[in-house]
Amino acid sequence: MADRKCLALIAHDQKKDDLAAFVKANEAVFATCKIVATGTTGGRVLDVCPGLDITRLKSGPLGGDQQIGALIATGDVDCLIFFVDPLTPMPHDVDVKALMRLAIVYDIPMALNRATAEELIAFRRN
Ligand SMILES: O=C(CO)COP(=O)(O)O
Repeated sequence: MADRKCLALIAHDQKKDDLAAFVKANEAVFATCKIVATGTTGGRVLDVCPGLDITRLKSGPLGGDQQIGALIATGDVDCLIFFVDPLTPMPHDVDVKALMRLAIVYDIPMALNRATAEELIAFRRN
């Protein structure tokens, strides 16, 4: 994945509407990027922004978080936006934790809620 920035988008189920609305509101910024997303999240974002360049990976509980972690490790993801649901237990919590750990290890920007994502996007818009 060459020159355009590659963003990874993920949202837990209770946050998917919020992420889709956030991407829609900032569609012009996202249109300048390549995007990878976990399966269901990517589908939901494409429903509202069908023109975006989104590669959908596996669903999170089936390995999608790990796929994005691997892309971070190979230097192919520049930024992670992950709308996390802190109130619901997840069967794949270890995968989520491993993904966040790799984002820290490789020191890429990581927004885990909308407020931080707004700041990241504002930075890219300017
Ligand atoms: O579970 C997820 C992240 O941990 C998200 O996966 P989906 O986008 O496939 O729902």
